[in-house]
Amino acid sequence: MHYKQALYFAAAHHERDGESRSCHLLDSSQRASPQESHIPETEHEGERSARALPGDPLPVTVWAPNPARHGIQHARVQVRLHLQKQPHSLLRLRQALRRSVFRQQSSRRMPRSQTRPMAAASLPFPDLPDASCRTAGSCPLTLLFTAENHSLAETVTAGMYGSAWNVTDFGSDIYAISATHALGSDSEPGKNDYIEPAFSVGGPIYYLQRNCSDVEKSGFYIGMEHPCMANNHKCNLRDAFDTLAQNDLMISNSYLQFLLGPVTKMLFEFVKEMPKPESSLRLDLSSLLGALFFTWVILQLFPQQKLRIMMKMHGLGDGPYWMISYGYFLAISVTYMSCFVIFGSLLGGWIIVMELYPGFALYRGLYEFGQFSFDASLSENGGMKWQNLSESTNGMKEKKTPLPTPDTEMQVSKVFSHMDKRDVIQEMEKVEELLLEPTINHAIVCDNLQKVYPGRDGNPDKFAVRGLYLSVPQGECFGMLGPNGAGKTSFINMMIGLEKPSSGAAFVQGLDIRTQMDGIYTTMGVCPQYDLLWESLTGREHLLFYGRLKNLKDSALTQAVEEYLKSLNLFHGGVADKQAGNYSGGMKRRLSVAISLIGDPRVIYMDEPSRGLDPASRKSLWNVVKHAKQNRAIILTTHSMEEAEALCDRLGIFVNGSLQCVGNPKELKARYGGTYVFTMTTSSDHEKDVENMVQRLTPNANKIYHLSGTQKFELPKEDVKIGDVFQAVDAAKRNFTVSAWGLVDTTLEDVFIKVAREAQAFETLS
Ligand SMILES: Nc1ncnc2c1ncn2[C@@H]1O[C@H](COP(=O)(O)OP(=O)(O)OP(=O)(O)O)[C@@H](O)[C@H]1O
Repeated sequence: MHYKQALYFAAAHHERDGESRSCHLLDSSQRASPQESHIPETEHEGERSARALPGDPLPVTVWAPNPARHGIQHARVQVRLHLQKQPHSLLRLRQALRRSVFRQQSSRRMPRSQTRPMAAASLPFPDLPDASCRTAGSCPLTLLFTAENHSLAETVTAGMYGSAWNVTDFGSDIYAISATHALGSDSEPGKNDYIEPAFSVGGPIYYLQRNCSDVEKSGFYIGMEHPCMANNHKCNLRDAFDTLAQNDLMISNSYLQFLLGPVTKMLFEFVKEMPKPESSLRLDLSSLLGALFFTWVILQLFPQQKLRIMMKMHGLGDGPYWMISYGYFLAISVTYMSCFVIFGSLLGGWIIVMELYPGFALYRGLYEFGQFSFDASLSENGGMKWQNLSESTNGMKEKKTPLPTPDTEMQVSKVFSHMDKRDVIQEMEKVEELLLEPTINHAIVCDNLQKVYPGRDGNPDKFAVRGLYLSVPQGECFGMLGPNGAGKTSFINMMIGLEKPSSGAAFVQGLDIRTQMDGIYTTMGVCPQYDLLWESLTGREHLLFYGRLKNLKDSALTQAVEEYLKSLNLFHGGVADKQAGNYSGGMKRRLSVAISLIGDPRVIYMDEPSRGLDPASRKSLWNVVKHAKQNRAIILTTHSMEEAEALCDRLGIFVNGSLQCVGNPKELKARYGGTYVFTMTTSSDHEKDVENMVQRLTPNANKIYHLSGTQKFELPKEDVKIGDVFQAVDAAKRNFTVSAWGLVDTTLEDVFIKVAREAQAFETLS
């Protein structure tokens, strides 16, 4: 059943001879005629009866007293709702009735007499007073009710007011009850604060109407007479708004939506973009939670969109961003407002479906927020006030916990652990020198940079980056290696402005990342760990967009776009003009790399740029990076040792947030390798023979691997000569069958594993 047909449960409290009673209205479907209705003597009885209707298709039962029998002298209208089965209807109905009835009770919300109805040619009420009533303050009070069910209107009126009421049928649209016996104001000034009975012509009029469709069906009810009525029932939102503003009654939700729609949508998008908060400032207002809940759900369901930061990183200023965003969301807002009104008018119930759209749900939340304050205004407590915000009791504000600073003792122990790392200490000294005498040659200088994530759910704080000293000159590609969770991405995120450092500083081209990020963005290119692309834009459009942000124009722009499309294998076969949403993972990665390079940034960060690339694509990517690093500083993280060796001039191995070693790949291999790796595969019976052979070569050999006949040994370089190894293998071959053997110099991978293991072992011990 349509919710509007299920509608109203109204109780008119009335006072007679000092005795308080209730009268109720009964829906026509629940009673044969007004005369047969049960008339509960008390409000309590009425409610009980309403609950006692088993299987009631209408969740509401409405009773009406016979005013003749009950002799209503003084009444205050109160509306009660029992629409548990249809919460949405309930909301709308409550809204309608509250505005139409409750507000009439409040002296603050009483319509001023200048805005009450008076006789007009277009109005079908001959008993309305003329215009002079407005100055005399004697115009009747008017209430509008919305309903679609014709018979309901008749029942309500007949049941409540008996034959004393005239029901005027305005075609199929409006039902008007012209009152001689009516609830409402009398004409005496000063007595208008409460609704009182007026047994005279010119008393108030109650309408049951379903028109004013664009107002009503957009979900907003007007609680009193407004120009729709004087305009042959043809309403428009503008009129309604004017009336509302004039009557000082309420701020229309529609108004709010219209003005705030783009802002709330922007807010919504902004929240999506925000990194999850580290400190806990919580708003616990129940009504606001409704709105924020949806946002939270979205945050959980979808990965964080950091496109704004991405655009910022490529030079988009805040002003243009907000202007464009406002314009964009205004257009969206207007569109869906229109849909809301149109759909609402045509298919009332579809509004529930439309509320699945976040914007609507948000407005709904805002509406509830409004209701909260409205409820508060009806009760004695004044609702939430600004001064309550800082009170701890109301839960609006929780003490903002300062970001923990790293334990000093721990830092000291880390510093000591660095003492045996010559290269790391040298790097620290270089940074200190550079800070004393800054030079633009060094594009990146990190000074004791730290990142600490506060512990959650009882977990300790996470020290992702602990006191990093690093300097990267122009023209250098610095490779950041490290096991998973070492802190590489946290470091990059600080450098590109996604995260704030917990302490320490870093300078990019002399600009401080803590305060001058806007300046840094203009000279920076970023290939983030996860591709941040617009699914609906093509590769070419992405590059054109970011190229423009980097101030490339005309032929320089198209030339740069073509160049990067070609060099990253995104040009041929129409790939450049395919939407990025249809790209494979590798193509997206290549596009991200191209975006980071376009516009000639001086400093580039690449977080695992070759992740997911096939060997051929990786090779072409390497060529591009090699070419790009001239005159630029590049910081690159990778898990591929091959890539690190191919691209990086220097490498740093990062473990548990600390730099364990720095140097070029050869140096690192020489320093941390110092061994050959000898491998031999025989049958299992001869494993012992192989061991003995290796022992004869050097007693300092170290077995590092053993699996079904295959053994691997580290041989210190200073103990063995390569020729001796060959001779020993030849001798062994004469004694038993050797399936395979090999002697290799230490690889970068060996260095990496060794350094990481040692650092982790040290961490465990300390
Ligand atoms: N937002 C965060 N809140 C809390 N802890 C975090 C957060 N981001 C990262 N961490 C933690 O910080 C540590 C470093 O993470 P990070 O992502 O920087 O490592 P990584 O070296 O980039 O790892 P990978 O190679 O897997 O990408 C990890 O232990 C991680 O769990």
